[in-house]
Amino acid sequence: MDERRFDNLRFDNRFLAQLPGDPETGPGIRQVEAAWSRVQPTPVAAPRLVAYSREMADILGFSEADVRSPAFAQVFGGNALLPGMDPFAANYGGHQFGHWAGQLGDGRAITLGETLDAQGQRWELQLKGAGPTPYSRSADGRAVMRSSIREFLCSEAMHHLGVPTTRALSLVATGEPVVRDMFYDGHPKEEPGAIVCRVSPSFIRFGNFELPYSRNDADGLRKLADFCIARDFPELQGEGESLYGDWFATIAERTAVLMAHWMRVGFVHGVMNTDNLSILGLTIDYGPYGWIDAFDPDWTPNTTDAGGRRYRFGWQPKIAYWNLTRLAHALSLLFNDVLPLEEGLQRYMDRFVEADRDNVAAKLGLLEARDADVEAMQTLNALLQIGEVDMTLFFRALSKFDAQAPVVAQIDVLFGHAFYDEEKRAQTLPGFADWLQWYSERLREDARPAEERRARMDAANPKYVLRNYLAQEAIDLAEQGDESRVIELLDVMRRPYDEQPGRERFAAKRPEWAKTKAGCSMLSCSS
Ligand SMILES: Nc1ncnc2c1ncn2[C@@H]1O[C@H](COP(=O)(O)OP(=O)(O)OP(=O)(O)O)[C@@H](O)[C@H]1O
Ligand SMILES: [Mg+2]
Repeated sequence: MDERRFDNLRFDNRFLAQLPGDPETGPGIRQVEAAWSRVQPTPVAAPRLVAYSREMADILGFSEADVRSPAFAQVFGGNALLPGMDPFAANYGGHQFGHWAGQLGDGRAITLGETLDAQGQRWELQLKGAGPTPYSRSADGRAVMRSSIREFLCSEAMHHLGVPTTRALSLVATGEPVVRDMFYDGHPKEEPGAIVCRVSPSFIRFGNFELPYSRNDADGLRKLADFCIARDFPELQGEGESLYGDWFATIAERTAVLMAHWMRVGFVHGVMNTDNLSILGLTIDYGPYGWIDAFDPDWTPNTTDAGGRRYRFGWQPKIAYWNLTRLAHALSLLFNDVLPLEEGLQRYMDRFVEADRDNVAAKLGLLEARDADVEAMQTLNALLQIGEVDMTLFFRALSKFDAQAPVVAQIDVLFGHAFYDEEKRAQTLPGFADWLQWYSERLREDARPAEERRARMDAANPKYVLRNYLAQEAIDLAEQGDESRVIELLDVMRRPYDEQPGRERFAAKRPEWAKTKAGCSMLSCSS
């Protein structure tokens, strides 16, 4: 290791210091009656930095030279620790696909420590794929390059889209193979391994609270709740049930806002198990996620979920609500009267309706969304679905619609490129003409300057999203030894709402070849 000290990082490991830990250390698989277990990352053969987030490095105080030094790859590949780092895996449970799954825990995520940035903001640094922990069950604790590229890119892309998310500092190749049976069809093969360093103020999930509840451990639950409120929700004041009630309502509201963001940009998480919902309302666990190309509320990228499609695009808000009911059950141990929890659930619904209305106003460029506008949005969504229209292209083009000009002549010019199927285009043309007629009258009512409306819409309807096929192209190239596309895509996704001349190909609709290709239209959980 070179002489770099990285003394930009000051550690203050509160999760370890203030919550009960597992007396046993090391990676042996076990049931743990505590909030965390101390475990060291397993060293890898040849850690090498593939990509990093400039913004996240800046926040943490790393210079470009720091990041490019061999010492950085050693630390963020799991081969070396900095003074003050004290690695652990957190314990949590969860409901998976609607069923209680018992203890899960960080089976391949290892937190290195909590650090404070120059502004005093707390950041937990966590390696994903750093080797086995007591929670690895039958798996290896590792992650493959393809899934790590996806997690790294999408974390940062979401941040730049303004969607609450965990962040990614670095993507390190381990120089070691990982064996995966990508489609669980008896064809395991070796793939290159990688480690992402994720960064978040907190990695606490709904499932952290469900586990002590499932064990009827009111004391453990209370300790965790008090800790989480004090560390992660310092703005909340008060005490007892009223504080817990405010806290749950805040979690509910943040989750509602998150769902509205996902629906706005066309993001499908793919595995909304309660162990994958963040207590801070952040997007967490970029596994088999996907982006909507042709608008389809019934689409899910997750092949493991293909049967019931529980985690389909259009169901995300109601699944989040269901997950909140699980959290409410867990927290009920802290309440004599469940009324505050019911009120919290109601706050979810109210906040979602409000945020959804804001989406309608922003996406359509209206001064405010009235009931009739919300209905018109539903009509439009139905047309987009029947007509098989690209969601991102359509809404981006809509800001160029001229309310003063005849409607029909504009349809092909503005939206022709957004259709995937000629027959469906012809079939829905009259519907679109009617809808746009309504829209042009509605815009004239608002009498908002066209430029102002356009700016508002372009700030809500991204031009660049991390379409599934774009990420897959970057993965295919990286697997052939060319990692430059990962870095280029990261750069494109830094300014998703801006026109970026020369980069139009990254805003193009899904090509025909990607419709059925693995990684583009369907993702397995194998990662
Ligand atoms: N390769 C693996 N080795 C060990 N445990 C794993 C592995 N893959 C998943 N798990 C564990 O299985 C459970 C569910 O996995 P899931 O796919 O939700 O999470 P993940 O992608 O590993 O991580 P995270 O939620 O931390 O982003 C978690 O407890 C997770 O740690
Ligand atoms: Mg997970």
